[in-house]
Amino acid sequence: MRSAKLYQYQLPMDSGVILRNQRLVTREGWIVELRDGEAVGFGEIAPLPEFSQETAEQAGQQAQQLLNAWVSGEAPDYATALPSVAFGLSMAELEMAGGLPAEGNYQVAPLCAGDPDDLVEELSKMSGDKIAKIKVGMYEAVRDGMVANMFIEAIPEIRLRLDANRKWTPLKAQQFAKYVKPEHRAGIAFLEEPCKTPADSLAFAAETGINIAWDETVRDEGFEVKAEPGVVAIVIKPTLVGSVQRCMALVKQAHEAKLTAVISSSMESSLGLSQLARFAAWQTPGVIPGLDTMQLFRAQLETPWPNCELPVTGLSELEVVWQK
Ligand SMILES: O=C(O)CCC(=O)c1ccccc1C(=O)O
Ligand SMILES: [Mg+2]
Repeated sequence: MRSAKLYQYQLPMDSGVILRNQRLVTREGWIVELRDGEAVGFGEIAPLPEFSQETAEQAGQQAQQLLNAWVSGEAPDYATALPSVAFGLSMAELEMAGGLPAEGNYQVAPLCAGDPDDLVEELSKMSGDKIAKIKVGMYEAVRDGMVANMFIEAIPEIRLRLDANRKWTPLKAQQFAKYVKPEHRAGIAFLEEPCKTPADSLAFAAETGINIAWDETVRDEGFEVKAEPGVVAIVIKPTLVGSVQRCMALVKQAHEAKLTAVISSSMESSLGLSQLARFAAWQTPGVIPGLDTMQLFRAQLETPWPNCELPVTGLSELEVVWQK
């Protein structure tokens, strides 16, 4: 006997969260609950404004249609579903089937959006791999170059993940690279999407010897994982990519091409984020996922994130907007 519920959530965000062109005051989304006899699984459907093509409302509508079909025994077609819906529903199915291992990788690559000195201190206290993620491309490229240089000089064993989100022209990217001393360039694990086009980013990698990673490009029409000079990793944001099966196929293709696959957050609540930590531990063992986004919230949802002090809203406190 199958049954399903769809909950709606809204969680307050930290005041400073800016997504491209807008401030994100409240994170909105849906939680699906699937049941079959004793088995239960949850999944999060939360399109990210400015990143997802679909709105939360559209995703909620489609989720109801697919849940309706699921309850009557049909298998959802994830290839044609909206990415956020495909991800949430397939994750709930996977969890319900006992296919998502319990153990998660809750190590994070600390995200530096503010004062670099705070991050240097945090990293010096970190044990194991010292990986940090820095957003670049928001201020002067020269400043970004100096910040990267400063980190590598302060913490020689650091492996920096930089993310330019396609902000730079080839000239700006060159200005950045000029400030990172050649002997320090190996301290950059990768720089995500330096330039506006993949072709410019590939040229940048070839000219500077700085390794790059694809993030936005993974979601481009017709993208295929392949080994290319200077490309070392692909970043997979399941909420933007689609079903867990699609994400697993990308991970497999990345590994076959000798690329690192990094599971990363699209600002899911602590419920979805914890599932991503479990997914990452299982699919990308030994790779620190890009999940340092709990600090952007002011509340958690149902599943507490390790060492996070934020108040936890239970699922039972949410409105059930649909059930069958
Ligand atoms: O990937 C990470 O380490 C953290 C997540 C992150 O950076 C991100 C989160 C939501 C939307 C866009 C981005 C981004 O890659 O710029
Ligand atoms: Mg990115």
